[in-house]
Amino acid sequence: MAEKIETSHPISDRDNPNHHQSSLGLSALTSDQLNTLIAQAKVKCQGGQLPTYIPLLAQANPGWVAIQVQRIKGEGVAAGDIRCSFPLMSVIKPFVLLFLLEQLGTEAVFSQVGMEPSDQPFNSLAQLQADRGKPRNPMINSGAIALAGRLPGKDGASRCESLRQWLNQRSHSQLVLDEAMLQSVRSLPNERNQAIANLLATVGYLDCPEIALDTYNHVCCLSGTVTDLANLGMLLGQDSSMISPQHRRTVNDILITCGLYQASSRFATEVGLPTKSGVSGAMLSIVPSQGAIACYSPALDETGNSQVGLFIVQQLAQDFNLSSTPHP
Ligand SMILES: NC(=O)CC[C@H](N)C(=O)O
Repeated sequence: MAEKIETSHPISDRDNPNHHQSSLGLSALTSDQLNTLIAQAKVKCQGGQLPTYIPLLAQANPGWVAIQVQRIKGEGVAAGDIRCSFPLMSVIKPFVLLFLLEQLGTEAVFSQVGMEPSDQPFNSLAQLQADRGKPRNPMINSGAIALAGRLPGKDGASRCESLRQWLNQRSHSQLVLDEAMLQSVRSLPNERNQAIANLLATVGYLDCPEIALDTYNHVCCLSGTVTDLANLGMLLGQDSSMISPQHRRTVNDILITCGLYQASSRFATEVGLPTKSGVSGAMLSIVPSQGAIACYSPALDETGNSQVGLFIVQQLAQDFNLSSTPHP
């Protein structure tokens, strides 16, 4: 099945089209270089799988690859199937966290979820049971479902709409709710998420598990293109008067240790960029003080991360020396 994450070192300068850019950071990147990377990724990343528990996700073309890089200095650069629209799925989780940090403050949010990594799968009930019902972090399903219970609004649709408007206004994205995807999510019972919501309610972290779960399902179906995703990423990648720098830092710090589920610590060591993935094949990496890298490629590795997305971000970090960027 999927390959493990490996840092590939260029054999020689001639084999590495980006070698001469290495100290320049994201500002040196061109769309030709992105096209070269996509071609390399298509050769290198074989055997990824589409998820089947959401039937519409299984209908994606596993060969699609889209990248958009947004930069503080300079225009955006893009390559590949950039017209594809896709649901964010778990990539919405850092933005639920950011929204609630801004609305409720740090203390209220972290009285309900932890900030420790988990070495269990993203939808693990066992992890939640072992932690006596307190979610480890906001980037796994238990944490995101608990936080979905705190979004303002009377039901899933109105809560999702509040988040959507808040994000679109601040990031100039055009996220929309993909109703067909939501129907698809609902078409098969997700017993794991249901059990997680029930346990959260039993221990008192949720008042109404049905509304929290419905909210979670809605926000996972907020959809857009890689351009929308990269714009969203800029909320975490650059200073702005609209977002508290402390909250931005908190989200980035949690992404480093928790954003890629069990693969987080390895990726943090090898790449070092705050990154979040989703089962749709969406992936967002933040390059603090430089910009954001959004990828979409639906074939997943065994952890549920986009195979091509991991490869591309890893290569960009290496070729453009991104991981050595100091945290702001
Ligand atoms: N990893 C993900 O993207 C998970 C999101 C999806 N809605 C689920 O709960 O399974």
